[in-house]
Amino acid sequence: MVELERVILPGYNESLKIHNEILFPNFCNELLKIKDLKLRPDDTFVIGYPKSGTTWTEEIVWLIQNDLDFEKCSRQFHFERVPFLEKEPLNKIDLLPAPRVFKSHLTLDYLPDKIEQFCKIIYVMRNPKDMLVSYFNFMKSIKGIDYNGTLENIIEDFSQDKIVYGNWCDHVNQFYSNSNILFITYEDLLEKSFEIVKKIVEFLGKSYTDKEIERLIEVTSFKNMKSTSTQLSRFHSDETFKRIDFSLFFRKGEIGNWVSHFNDQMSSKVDDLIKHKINPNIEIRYLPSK
Ligand SMILES: Nc1ncnc2c1ncn2[C@@H]1O[C@H](COP(=O)(O)OS(=O)(=O)O)[C@@H](OP(=O)(O)O)[C@H]1O
Repeated sequence: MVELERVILPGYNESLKIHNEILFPNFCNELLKIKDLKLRPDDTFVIGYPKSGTTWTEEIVWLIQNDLDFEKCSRQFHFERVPFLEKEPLNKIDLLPAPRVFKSHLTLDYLPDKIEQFCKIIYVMRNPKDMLVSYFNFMKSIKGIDYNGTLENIIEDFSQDKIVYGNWCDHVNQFYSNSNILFITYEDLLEKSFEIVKKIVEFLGKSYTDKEIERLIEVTSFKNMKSTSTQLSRFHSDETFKRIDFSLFFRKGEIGNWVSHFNDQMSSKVDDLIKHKINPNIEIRYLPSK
């Protein structure tokens, strides 16, 4: 196996992996082998840049792909049902029963060639200011990483692509420009839940009644997911997830929380980084619409 180079960034107590100048979490053990993953036509991939609402979207997609099995969802920990592609051993992934719903933060460069023509991919984008506040708090809360820098340091890291999974604009632009992929936003999912969940249902070729969709939205609300995941995570033995306090992972679940953490200088810095690089057709919403 090719061993990736490791780096320790200022403020972190744990090393990250690096490939082609892109940083990856320490647990990405088989990163370069994922290209050879044996795909199945009923595999579904939920992808997002870290802290963009990936877990939430995964729960919605898992339920859609599993005949709205709310009972199983309430009794089995999320990450036992939704494998985290770049973390799990690939031989274990090969044996999982269908339908598989994967979580990933990887760009298409690390995924099997033409994956979007064989399998369904849903990509979720979140405005980068809320994403950065979420990332900062998450890094501080993970046992063993215990990030001791400031949010300003994280924004500086963001400007130098020293955030795991690479440049945010490159990530978002790549998925936006691929017409086989369903591109949704955290902000729309929160404010237009019914419309967006219905869109996901149709994209996945399923059919549920309005009442069933409403129930799905209720079960996957921030409050419910926080309470279920916090309880179920206590019985989970995986070393990576044991380091996460799920009552902190589900932190705010809001649009615009960045306003309480950013000053004008921090905000302009992020705006300047993005404005020339983001696909101009992508609308980024930083505040609630009502
Ligand atoms: N159901 C639901 N509704 C609304 N918001 C939700 C929900 N579930 C998770 N979240 C929020 O999503 C943020 C975590 O994003 P990810 O799941 O992509 O994180 S990770 O990178 O996979 O660790 C993180 O955002 P912040 O609260 O701003 O930190 C979570 O709270």
